[in-house]
Amino acid sequence: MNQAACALTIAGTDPSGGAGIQADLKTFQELKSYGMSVITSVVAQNTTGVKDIHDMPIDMLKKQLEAVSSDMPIHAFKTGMIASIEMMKAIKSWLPAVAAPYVMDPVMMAQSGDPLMEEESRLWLRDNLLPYTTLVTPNIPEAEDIIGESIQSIEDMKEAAEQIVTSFGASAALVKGGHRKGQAIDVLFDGSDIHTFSSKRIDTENTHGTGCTYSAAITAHLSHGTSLIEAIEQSKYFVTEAIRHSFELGQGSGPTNHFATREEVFNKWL
Ligand SMILES: Nc1ncnc2c1ncn2[C@@H]1O[C@H](COP(=O)(O)OP(=O)(O)O)[C@@H](O)[C@H]1O
Ligand SMILES: Cc1ncc(COP(=O)(O)OP(=O)(O)O)c(N)n1
Repeated sequence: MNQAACALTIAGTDPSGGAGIQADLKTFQELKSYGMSVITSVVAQNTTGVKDIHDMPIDMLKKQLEAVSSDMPIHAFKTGMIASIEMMKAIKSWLPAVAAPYVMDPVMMAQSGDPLMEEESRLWLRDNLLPYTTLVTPNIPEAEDIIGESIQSIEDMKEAAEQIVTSFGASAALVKGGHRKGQAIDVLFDGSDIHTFSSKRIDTENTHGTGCTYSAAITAHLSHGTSLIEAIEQSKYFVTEAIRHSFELGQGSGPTNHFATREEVFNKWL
């Protein structure tokens, strides 16, 4: 019997290895899920920013989706960068082929400020794909974009999470507080209750790929059958440790460091 927990990411690439598909697959591997990937866009980027974007032809996106779902078990999946409405439509038509938790990281721009999604696609994503999600994980600018209101306080984050569920149809919303000052506090509304997940802010510029890593970790935990709250709790720990052990690599904002987390765990075992 096949015992593997299988997780799929549908996202863009990062040749410098810190974000996108590359970060997702590393995270799946670390968290002992069998990782699979469908590429939406090939992105020429590194720690300093995005240089160019080449979108997959829609037919090729559809063929990748079909190739993976017609052959492989999918126990949880996530979407990251989806650049255009046409791509979103292809993913929406494919959704009935999978019965698994869906985590959406509604990636709009890279940390450098470079856009990763066409302006007009944002509303389409919100109105047409968001209602199918088990969990959506916006950072503060993304949550502001979804609800059309400014978010300043933790109270605002709670209201935003609630609104994303009640007005826009996500099953649960996790508003991430990485862009605020002070404690790194994330707020979840799971359809009934508000939960907060908090850690000390780590004083580093090396946070390239934190959102990708966090949503991939949640997806990996869900692929193992872990409950949503437990999956987020474990993933918050994972991403915090990955930021704590982040690399001084590249000339911009360095990437998170996944494998140090595992070494730390190994050291505890020895
Ligand atoms: N400097 C930091 N120290 C500790 N946690 C952080 C830091 N920056 C971001 N985080 C956490 O990393 C995760 C990703 O959040 P965020 O940076 O808001 O997302 P994104 O990468 O999508 O912009 C969240 O759990 C957030 O609280
Ligand atoms: C291909 C691709 N997808 C997503 C992102 C954004 O990733 P994120 O984890 O939010 O990290 P930063 O860009 O904020 O460093 C990306 N850069 N590329």
